[in-house]
Formats: sequence, C-alpha cells, structure tokens
Amino acid sequence: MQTTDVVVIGAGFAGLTAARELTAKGRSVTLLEARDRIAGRTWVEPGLGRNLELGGTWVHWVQPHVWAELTRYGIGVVTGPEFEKAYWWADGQRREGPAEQVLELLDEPNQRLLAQARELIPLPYQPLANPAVKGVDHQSVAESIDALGLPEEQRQLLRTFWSLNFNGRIQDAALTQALRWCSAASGDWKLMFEACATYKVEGGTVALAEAMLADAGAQLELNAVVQQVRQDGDGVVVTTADGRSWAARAVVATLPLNALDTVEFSPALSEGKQAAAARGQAGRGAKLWIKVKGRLERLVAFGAEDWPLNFVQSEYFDEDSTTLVAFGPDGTQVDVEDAAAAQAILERLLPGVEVLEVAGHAWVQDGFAKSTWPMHYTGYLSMSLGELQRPEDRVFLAGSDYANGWGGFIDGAIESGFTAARAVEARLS
Ligand SMILES: Cc1cc2nc3c(=O)[nH]c(=O)nc-3n(C[C@H](O)[C@H](O)[C@H](O)COP(=O)(O)OP(=O)(O)OC[C@H]3O[C@@H](n4cnc5c(N)ncnc54)[C@H](O)[C@@H]3O)c2cc1C
Repeated sequence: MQTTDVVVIGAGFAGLTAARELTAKGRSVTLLEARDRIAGRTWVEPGLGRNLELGGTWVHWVQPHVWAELTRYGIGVVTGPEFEKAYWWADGQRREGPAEQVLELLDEPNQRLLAQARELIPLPYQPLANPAVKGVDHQSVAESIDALGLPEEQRQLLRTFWSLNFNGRIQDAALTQALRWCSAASGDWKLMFEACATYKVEGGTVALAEAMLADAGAQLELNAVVQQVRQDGDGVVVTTADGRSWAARAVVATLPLNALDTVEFSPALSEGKQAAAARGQAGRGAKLWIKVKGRLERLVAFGAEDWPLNFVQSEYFDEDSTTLVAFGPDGTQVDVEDAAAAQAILERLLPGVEVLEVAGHAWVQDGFAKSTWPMHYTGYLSMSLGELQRPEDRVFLAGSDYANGWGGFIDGAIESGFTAARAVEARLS
C-alpha cells in the first residue's frame, strides 16, 4: 500500500484545483483519475476537421474563479459568432426573424420568471443567505413558466430556452437553479445567456486543465478507477478496481453526483447524501457537433422542447461547410454517431440543410459522468446542497455539483475545489 497525505479522486477542474492548492500547502497529493485523460467533463478531441470541445466549453468574466485561472496562466478567450438570424418552432410551425427578435420574445417572460433572483438570492455564493428561497425551492421551472400566462409562442420558446439551460427536462428542474444563475449574473438574464455560450478558452479547456496540473505537483495516476473509500478514526484507505491501495489522511472525492454511488464508502455516506445521489441531477442531455454542407448564416435555432435536439447555433464557418453545435434534453435519445438522425431533426428548422458528419460524447451513458452539466432538481438547494458540502470526517466532496455560485459550470468546479482544499487543510493541521 502506498501512502500520501491526501488522495484526490478525479482530475476534472475540481480535483485539479484541490490538488494544486493542497500541494501548495506542502501536502503530498495523489490524484486518482479513472479515465486515460484529465479534465473530466471537459474534453477537447479532434473531430470534423478541428479540435472540438465535447463537454464544458464557454467561460465568462462574470465567473470569477475560472476567470482568475485564465489570468493566472495567461490564457485568453476566443469570441463566438454574433448571431444575425434566428429560427424557432411554435405551434407546429417554423418561425424566423433577426436574432434580436427571438431575444425580444424571450426578454419580458424571462424578466418575469427571474424577477425575484436578486431578492431571493442576494449573495450568489451564499445561496441560502435569504431563508425565503427555501419557500420556492419546490417550484419547477416548467410550472413557473406556465404560471406566467404567456401567449403560446412565447411559452413554448421559453420552455425550450430553459430546457436548453438545464440540458434536461424541466418538469422537475428547480426554479431556484435558474434564479441562482441569474443572480450570479447580477440579475441580468441576457448577461447570464452570454456567459453560457459566447467565450471559449483559447487552446481549448484542456489548455487550462494542463496548466493547472503542471502547477500541482501531485502524483497523477490515470486509469485508476476508485472502487472503495474506507475510513476509520486514523485515516482513509482508497482502493482502485485493479487492486491498488493508498493510505491517506484525507480524501477529496470529486465524483459527479450522478456517479457518486459507483464508489463504496465505508462507513456509508449519510442518508442525506445517499438520497441526493439516488435522485441525481437533471442535466442528462446531449451536446452534438454537426458539420453541414455550405456556408450558413450566423444563426441560432430553437426547436420544440421535446425534440432530441432542441437548440442549435452555428459556431465555425469554413469555405464550403459550417459546423453547428446542438443540444437536447435527453442523452439517451441522441446517437452521437448518427448523422442521419441529426439530419432528420435539423431539417425541420433549417429546410434543405445537408448534414455531412456529427461528433460528440455520450456523457449520460459514460459511467464516470452519468450527466452533463449538473443542474438541480426541485428541493436540491434547500435539502441536499448543504448536506453534500458537509464533510464525512476525513472525506470531502467537491465538484461543480456541490458548488455555491456557478454550480453547473467549470467555475463552480474550481470554486468547490478551493473550498475543499481549505477544509482539508484545516482538518489536517
Ligand atoms: C456537454 C457539456 C457541456 C458543458 N458546457 C459547459 C460550458 O459551456 N461552460 C461551463 O462552464 N461548464 C460546462 N459544462 C459543465 C462543466 O464541464 C462541469 O461542470 C465541470 O467540468 C465539472 O468539473 P468537476 O471537476 O466538478 O467534475 P468532472 O469534470 O466530472 O470531474 C470528475 C472526475 O472524476 C473522475 N471519476 C469519476 N468516477 C471516478 C472513479 N470511480 N475513480 C476515479 N475517478 C473517477 C471522472 O473521470 C472525472 O475526471 C458542460 C458539461 C458538459 C458535459
């Protein structure tokens, strides 16, 4: 058995942050990563003739943790296209107009939906600072939208918009999660939307992950699938599927909530943590890159809420092709290798479009993720978040799933990695 001060499980952004911060404090850290690569739910892979971000992609300066990391390593951002054209689907028909028109249709309903964001969540990094937020935590995004009494076109568009943001179905999606995002963007939903899909990391998210790893001085073990975390009063033993073990004084486990039950904890995690893991997160959708023939306009398109792909935007323009990025609410309904299926969905919004190739990763079927970006179900904020953040003696959970501010984003993963590292250091010293 090998020994180390701290085992960090998972080399995504939370794990990389925790590992770096703890080694900076002089702790020896072993970073156990199940995959053959670092960066977790971000993944830059060659495809469709360029490097594609298969997972987390966009960052923004309103996300303070990720922005500070970009500054620290001198990494810039690449600005996405400014959209000129919009298509949307309402009442079984395709509509089209200038991009501003779709924003206008979304503006007033979003302002009403999110009107209480700053009041209920005045401090995004202390999401429960106003206890009144608990009073609305049972409300779903779907019912909250329907309660606005909107004309049908706007109701359908708003439901698709929020299905996009949750990368999942919105029937049980928490309104409070929408309020948190909006509050973190200072109550401005357009800024919130800009933060979600405008600025990409120069050189790809992997450039940032690699810079953080290089700074960490941790012992990285790839292909190390943790199976068991066993603690007693003196320490913790972490065992991988291939039978290797590490004895440590503390463990930071950055497993996505939807994959938390793939590791056996002994003693078992609290009932509250287990219940949260059993329910999981709502972000169970799909992201698909689609290369189409010809040079299309700079477009965004919203489909019907329940289409396998219900949002698409053009992202890269080449001489005789355009690469689009699309999202859908249910990852089990999208085959990331099936160009014909993408064609069938897309041509409803963009008649005449010719799909050449597609690329993506089946995150929901990937046992080390089982989710895309972690979006909360109703009740998560008031009942689960605090409990998941509470350490189990020497075992600390960290990750975007457990963040306070931009939960669901790379920023949240980094925030949570910092918090866990601080708590571990306090526990050990
Ligand atoms: C399709 C998609 C699009 C997204 N878009 C954006 C975006 O545009 N902007 C943004 O900010 N965020 C986005 N996100 C979310 C963002 O990528 C994540 O919130 C963030 O990367 C999560 O980091 P993490 O460290 O918390 O978790 P992860 O990155 O999931 O890291 C956890 C690590 O633990 C490892 N692991 C799991 N099980 C085990 C085990 N048993 N043993 C050892 N290791 C294990 C995993 O392999 C993984 O490397 C997106 C995510 C996806 C999937």
